[in-house]
Amino acid sequence: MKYKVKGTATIHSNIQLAASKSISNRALILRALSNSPYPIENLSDCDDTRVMVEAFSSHDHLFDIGAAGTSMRFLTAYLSRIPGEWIITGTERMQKRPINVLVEALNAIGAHVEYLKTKGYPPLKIRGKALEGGEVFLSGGISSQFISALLMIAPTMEKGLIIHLEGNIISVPYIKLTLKMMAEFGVKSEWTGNTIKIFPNEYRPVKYTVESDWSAASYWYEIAALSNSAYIELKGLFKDSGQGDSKVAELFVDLGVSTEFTADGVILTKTDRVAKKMFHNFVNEPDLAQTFVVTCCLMNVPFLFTGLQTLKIKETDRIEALKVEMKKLGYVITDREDSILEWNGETCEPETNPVIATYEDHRMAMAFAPAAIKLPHLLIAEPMVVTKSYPNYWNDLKKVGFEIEEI
Ligand SMILES: O=C(O)C1=C[C@@H](OP(=O)(O)O)[C@@H](O)[C@H](O)C1
Ligand SMILES: C=C(OP(=O)(O)O)C(=O)O
Repeated sequence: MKYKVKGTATIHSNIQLAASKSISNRALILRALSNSPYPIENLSDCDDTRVMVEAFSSHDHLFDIGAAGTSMRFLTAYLSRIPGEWIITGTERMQKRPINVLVEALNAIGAHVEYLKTKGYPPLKIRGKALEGGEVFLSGGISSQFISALLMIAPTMEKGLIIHLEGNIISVPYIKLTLKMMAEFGVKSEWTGNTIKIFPNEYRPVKYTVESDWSAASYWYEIAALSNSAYIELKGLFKDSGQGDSKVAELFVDLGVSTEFTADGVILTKTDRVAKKMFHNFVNEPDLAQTFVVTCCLMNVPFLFTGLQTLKIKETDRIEALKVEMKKLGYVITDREDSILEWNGETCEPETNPVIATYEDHRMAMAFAPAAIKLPHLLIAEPMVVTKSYPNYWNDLKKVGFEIEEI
């Protein structure tokens, strides 16, 4: 199935933005660990959170978490301390996303986690038992989700946990988000240099409301930037957000979008500021890369983006997917060192009727659809991939005046 997308260049609307899946999935783990009686307010209704909710309400011993990286990593750690035998699996792609760093760390502190198919990858068999904890060394350069997963269960361990992070640490704001939320559930931590210490402690049940999703907001910044005139109110975002992707507000200043914070969220308006070239290291905001690649090309702003080393192990190889799909629209972008994407303004003949492939990656669909503002129309293949993080995406686009036709 494909969607034919026609954009609109004048937008005046308000959107109740999707809830953050990163916060929702952390809140579900912390709610369980604190034996909280309170429901979580504004919990995301996306696939990645639904699989967590289903896992928590299931009496089964086998969990299929689909394509959800956070759910795979957080539940592996969570289940490793629940007595019983558990199997956790996911999509074919999930079975190609590495998990060895987390499994090795868990086994080093007393867990029993085994690979069922391929060493280093899901599916996993977990024999859960109380964990002793202590001290553990792990790479900080593959996925911060391994670190978040360990941190959340750390206070329940007999000795607590000292985590020594080795090498460069990627996606740091996500680790900080985890520590912030743990503190909100009553557990403090100490982070000095490359070492994070968590002492044995009990989580406190709290009433928790999930903030809207700043990564999802990025597609609205893109829409505002590509429009001729925009006034877009996004509800449920806070100025002092724990989400690293709130950086999007600052990054879009030079792409012609200004942000005003209100009591309810943010208001985006279109300005006429346009950078000559954009430079950014995305090591802290990997999920924003696709948004900026598409926006910059369509605005004719050359770019040099670094810090993209984790993009190859996300829902798809996003470096490859971006190069192939941007070429269909007539933009030649190049990559280097598995971590850099550059566009120096080089163009090629665009396809007459480009169909953007989405590679089971929600962000491919969401980052490319706004390009329809600048093109007569655009076809997006397998558009329902958006349900991974933002199920209402297409309805929200319709609300602001996009025409979406199923073909
Ligand atoms: O902890 C989280 O909620 C996330 C961490 C990031 O992953 P990595 O740490 O693997 O970069 C990010 O890409 C993902 O969408 C969500
Ligand atoms: C990388 C992502 O998700 P995850 O790793 O949680 O599957 C994402 O949402 O862009």
